[in-house]
Amino acid sequence: MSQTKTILRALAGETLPTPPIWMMRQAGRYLPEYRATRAQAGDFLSLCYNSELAAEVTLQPIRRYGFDAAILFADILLLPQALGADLWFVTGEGPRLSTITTQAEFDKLGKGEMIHDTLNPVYETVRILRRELPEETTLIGFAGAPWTVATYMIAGRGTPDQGPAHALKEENRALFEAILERLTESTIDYLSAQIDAGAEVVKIFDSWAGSLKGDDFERYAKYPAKVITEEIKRRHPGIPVIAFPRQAGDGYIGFHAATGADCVAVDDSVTPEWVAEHVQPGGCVQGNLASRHMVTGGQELVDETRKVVDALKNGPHIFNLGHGITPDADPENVKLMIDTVRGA
Ligand SMILES: Cc1c2[nH]c(c1CCC(=O)O)Cc1[nH]c(c(CCC(=O)O)c1C)Cc1[nH]c(c(CCC(=O)O)c1C)Cc1[nH]c(c(C)c1CCC(=O)O)C2
Repeated sequence: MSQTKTILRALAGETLPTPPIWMMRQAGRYLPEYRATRAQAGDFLSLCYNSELAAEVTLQPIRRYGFDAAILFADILLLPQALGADLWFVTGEGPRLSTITTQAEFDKLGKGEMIHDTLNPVYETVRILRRELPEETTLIGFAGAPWTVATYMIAGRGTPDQGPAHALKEENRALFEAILERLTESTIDYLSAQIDAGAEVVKIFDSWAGSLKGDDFERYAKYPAKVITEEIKRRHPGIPVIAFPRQAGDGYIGFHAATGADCVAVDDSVTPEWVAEHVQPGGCVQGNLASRHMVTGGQELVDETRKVVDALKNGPHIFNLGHGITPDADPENVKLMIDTVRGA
């Protein structure tokens, strides 16, 4: 069946005259309506598990801007919570989790179908969104990649260099690999349930892929992405997968072919010209305007947006930022970026 939704067309390999556009963290604190709904929910996690309100914040940027895709509102750390880890968010600091650094702690984690007990409200959010989204808007589901989620589970929090996860990898490789395997299996089940509920595309966020070097990148970024992608496509033929091995640098080269991903999302530490030459020949690419332009705006935003569009116009491309939009962004700058991409 030929696709009419622009994102699905780009993911199928079509080069479009205007790239479809959405934005990482498009539902977020830079929007006053998001802050209001979050206050109504009480806190961030309550918002994630309140299907009606999570659907509402997912829809807010679609109403305001008419993005071509909506991304399910949830978080990559809901999965460790569903496996039995404690999770909470400290305002102004970020996530905290109970740590997994010993075999005994690992043995307490759950597996298999039990994750759905916790994650059912997320699937309900997806079902609401499929009813309420405009016909032309694609719904993207997501999960964290095993390595990135493991870095939080091992350290119990975000870390600048993923030091604790690297340390466990060196000190107890069997345990480290067991954590990644458990996450790989559960991620497949989690994404699969999102697709059953109505997600049309899934994205795997490997935000810390860039700290894996050499053989580690192959084994702990590329390989899990390949296992997840292959199994998702086996269970759900035709569902496109976007992989985001952030800050992979040269590791982006060949990532489509090595994993089977339909699209590789790239961050802004590589130039769009480099991406056009080295990554886009492998398939659709997504990215990669620096998010700081959503704060600074002006002519530089317009020029840099045009540069990204122009550099990637000869192949399949989904316009996005190189990473999530930040809370200090100006909503007017988002409008300016969209108008520039769409040539208004
Ligand atoms: C590493 C990571 C996390 N979460 C996520 C990642 C991978 C992508 C990336 O690198 O940005 C992914 C994520 N988190 C969120 C989404 C929703 C969809 C979207 O709009 O992109 C997605 C796809 C909502 C969120 N997740 C979070 C917020 C902010 C929470 C709030 O409203 O206070 C949102 C909108 C919180 C969160 N969640 C996480 C951290 C480190 C934080 C705190 C940092 C911060 O405060 O910005 C873990």
